[in-house]
Order: sequence, then C-alpha cells, then structure tokens
Amino acid sequence: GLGLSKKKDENFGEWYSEVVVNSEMIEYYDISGCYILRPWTIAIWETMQAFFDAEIKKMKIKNCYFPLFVSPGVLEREKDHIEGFAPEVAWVTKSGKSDLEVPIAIRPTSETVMYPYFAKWIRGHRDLPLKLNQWCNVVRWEFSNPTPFIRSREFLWQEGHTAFATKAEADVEVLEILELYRRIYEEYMAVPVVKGKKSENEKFAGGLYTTSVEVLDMFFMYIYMYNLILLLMPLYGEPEDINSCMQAFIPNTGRGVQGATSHCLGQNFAKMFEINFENENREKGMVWQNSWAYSTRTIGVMVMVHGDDKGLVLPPKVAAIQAIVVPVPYKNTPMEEIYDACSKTVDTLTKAGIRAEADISDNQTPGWKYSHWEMKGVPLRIEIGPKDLEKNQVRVVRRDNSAKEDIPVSNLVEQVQDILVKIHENLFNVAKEKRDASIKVAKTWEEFMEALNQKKMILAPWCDEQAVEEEVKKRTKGEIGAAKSLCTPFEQPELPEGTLCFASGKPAKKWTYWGRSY
Ligand SMILES: O=C1CCCN[C@@H]1CCCn1cnc2cc(F)c(F)cc2c1=O
Ligand SMILES: [Mg+2]
Repeated sequence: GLGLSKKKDENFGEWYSEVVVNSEMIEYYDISGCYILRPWTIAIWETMQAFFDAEIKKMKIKNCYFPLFVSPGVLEREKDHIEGFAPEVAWVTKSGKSDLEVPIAIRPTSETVMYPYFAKWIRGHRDLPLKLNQWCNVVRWEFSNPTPFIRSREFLWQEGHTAFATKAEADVEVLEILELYRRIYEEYMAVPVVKGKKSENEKFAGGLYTTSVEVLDMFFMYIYMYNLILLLMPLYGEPEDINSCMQAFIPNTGRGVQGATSHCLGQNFAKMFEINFENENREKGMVWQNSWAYSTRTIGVMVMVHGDDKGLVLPPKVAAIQAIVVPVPYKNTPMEEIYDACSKTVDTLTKAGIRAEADISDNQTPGWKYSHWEMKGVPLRIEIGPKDLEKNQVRVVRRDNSAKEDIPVSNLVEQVQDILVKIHENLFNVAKEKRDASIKVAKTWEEFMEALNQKKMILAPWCDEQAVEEEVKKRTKGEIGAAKSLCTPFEQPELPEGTLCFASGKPAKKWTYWGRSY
C-alpha cells in the first residue's frame, strides 16, 4: 500500500532509501552503488544546471568535454595527488574477448586528463585566463555502503578548471563560484549553508586551500553512521538491537562537505604539469589554478533535509510539478464540469509560468492521489469539487505544513505564486532552526565533549594548529567515530583578546565548526 514503512526519526537510513524510490526519483540497479536517475530527479538536476550554466557563462567560463578515459601514465603523473584515492579508480582492461595492451582508467575527476592540454594551450599571458567547465559523470569505485545520491560509484557533476596569471584573480573566482553554490542550496533547494574554509587536514590535498558550503545537516552524518551500523549488524544481532543502538546513534552532528567545493590549487598542479606562461616582461611564470564542483549528491542532501514521514518535500523552485490539480467527484455530480475546471486551472497557472498538471486518472480515488503526490513531494495540491465549483473557488493544500486554504478562481495565479514563495521560505527557515538547534558553542574541552556526546555540532575557538586537530581526533575516537573540523566560517563571531583554544589552551585564532565523523 501507499505510505512509508519507516519513520525519519526512527530509521533514517531506510526511510531515506524508501523516499527516493517511492517518490520515483531513483530505481535501484543490479550493479551495487549504481542507481537509475528517473525523470523526477533529472528535472531537479536540470533546473540547477540551467541556473549554474547561465551564471558561469556570464563569467566567460566555457563548457568543454574531455574523454572519459585516462591513460595510466597520466593518471599516476602525480603520486601524492591520487595517493589514497587509487583503490577507487575503475579500469577498463578488455575489449571484447581480448585484453587491452595497457589498461585504461575511467575518470574519477579530470585534473590529470585536462592539465596536460592546459600546458599545451597556455604559452603566453594572452592565453590567460583559461576558464573551462564540463558537465559529465565520474566514476569512483567506493567500497563503503553506497547510498543513492550521497555515495554512488558513478555520479553527475560539473567540474570547473581555471587558470590565471595571478593568485589575486584565482582568489576572486574561488569565492564567486562558492557564492553560486550558496545560491543553489539556499535559493533553489531552500537548504541553509555556511560558507567557510576547510582546515589543512580536511582540504583537497592537491590544492592550496579549499572553500566549501557546509550544510551541517544533523541527519547527513547519520547516514554514514547508519551504514557503519549495518556493517556492525552481524556483531550486534537483530535489527531491533540495531534500532535501539541507532536510537543512541542518531547523532545531531554535522558531517563533511556536502557536494559543493571550490578549491584554489595554487601553483601545485602548474608545477606538476608544467603549465607556465611568459608574462608581459617576457618572464616565465607558472599559472594559478582553481577547480570547483558540485554534484548530484546535493539532491540527496535536499531529500534528507526536507523529507518527512509522508515522503519527499520539494522546494518549489526545483519541483517538476509545482501544483497538482486533483478533481474531487461527489456522488452523482456530472464530472465533466469538474474536469473542465481542472484543465482551465492548469491552463491559467501554466500561462503564468507555474508548472501545473491535473491528475484526472480515473482508476484512483482522490485519497490515493493525495498520498501519491505527497510522496512525490509536490509543493501544492489544488482540489476542485462541486462545492468549489459553486463558489468559483479552489482548495489549495500545502505539502510543507499541510495548511489548507480556499482561493477564489479570480485571484488564483497571484495567490498560488505567493504561496509557493511562502513554501520556499518556510522550508528554509525550518531547516535553519533545526540546524541552529544542533549547534553548540564550546570554549573548553569539557564543554566540547559534553556537546559531542549530546550529538551536537560545535562552534569552538581554535588555535588553528594542525597537530591540535589530529589530537582532537585521537582524543574523541569512539565507537561512533571521532570529531574533526568541518569548516572555519567566513563570518567569524567576535573573538575577544585572550580567548584560548578549546583543545590546546593556546591563544585561539578563529572560530571553527567541529562535528563527529568516523
Ligand atoms: O573536488 C574537486 C573539484 C573538481 C575537480 N576535482 C577536485 C578535487 C577532487 C579530489 N578527488 C576526489 N576523489 C578522487 C578519487 C580518485 F579515484 C582519484 F584518482 C582522484 C580523486 C580526487 O582528486
Ligand atoms: Mg571520495
């Protein structure tokens, strides 16, 4: 029957898997870690892509397409760039029955694919800046439990790769792109984020610095916890034990980067790939580079943040259908009039740019339709029955808070547009309140540990020493993971003179978010 069998607060991992399938976003595939992205997902991806693509075109960034396949020599060009990642690289070793002379890697990211050609194309300062982006898939043969959108062996993303004559230009672009990522999350997906810088420990090892938009989502971390627990299942016995154990485990702790990062690579890759140029004074210099990406993982985060026990909840901006019109038959009232009113309503809304459809399938009851479209997360339902006809009105029902309202047909477009804006704002504010409630400020080790054990994220003054972060990891290692820095927010709270680091007691240099990870 309809409806979810798992509750979000009780069994997050299974709730999530059920929502993405029942809302017809995902179909599971026979190869582990691979998922079918159904139209309901692609409509969301395309909306975000349309926004981001238009914005980077304004920045004179050009789209290109590099091959999926990477020759081994190139991939391994820089050991420490891919050290640690090597087990994730997928290789083609045969064609038909015969083995390939040399195995070919499938791109997990495209630095090593693109940068030899950057070296070839960039000769003089007139070749700079070189700013390219590609919309593509990448493959990373991850081993720990796959999760739709969040952790899959193939995913869609855009990857931007830019080269500049000066660091100043690169620094500016890093933040311009990060602002676009903030807008994708906040203006499209109604998900609040914190812009910040990753620590030396957490940044992209191949780069100079990493900036990211952190969702600090209390459930996001849980999905990793949930997968970890599944691994422990054999030790813990039956699911109920696991559930009680998970009850303890539902961490309100944030976790890592949610699929949108903007790195300044400095000159590290320029050195590796000899990407240099002759400047105006005919001096040889290496270029300064950035690379930035967001992926379909962002869609999974949106599902986690807004979803509820009736299913998916779509922010109006990314909903393929923003308003679903449902006819409500009544005893022996002639249905033609009602169907007619439904299609008129759809036409009026469509003409106003609202994505509306009518569900006039004659093999389901209105109740079934209500559940179906709630499961799919359609932001607004419009019911039309005989009473509504008489009063020349429609009944609208909001998906986010179930509020019902009767609207005169004469004012339909304006009020529907207004309600869709209110739905977005409400989703954003509710998510913000939940996030803020899962963050605690800690100034001492005791306060830090107390907050961590309450499954909170922590904002703490830190001396910014790498060794101290390593120390924090060691001292907090436990069966549900260790604490690590999530990001140093660009918006820094007041740091009074003499404030000490929560972990080392040395003079604190900055406020940083910390959360549990394993
Ligand atoms: O995150 C981005 C933005 C877009 C371009 N790439 C950077 C860094 C990607 C970091 N990364 C992430 N994962 C990887 C997995 C691999 F198998 C591998 F060979 C390399 C990598 C790897 O470099
Ligand atoms: Mg990875």
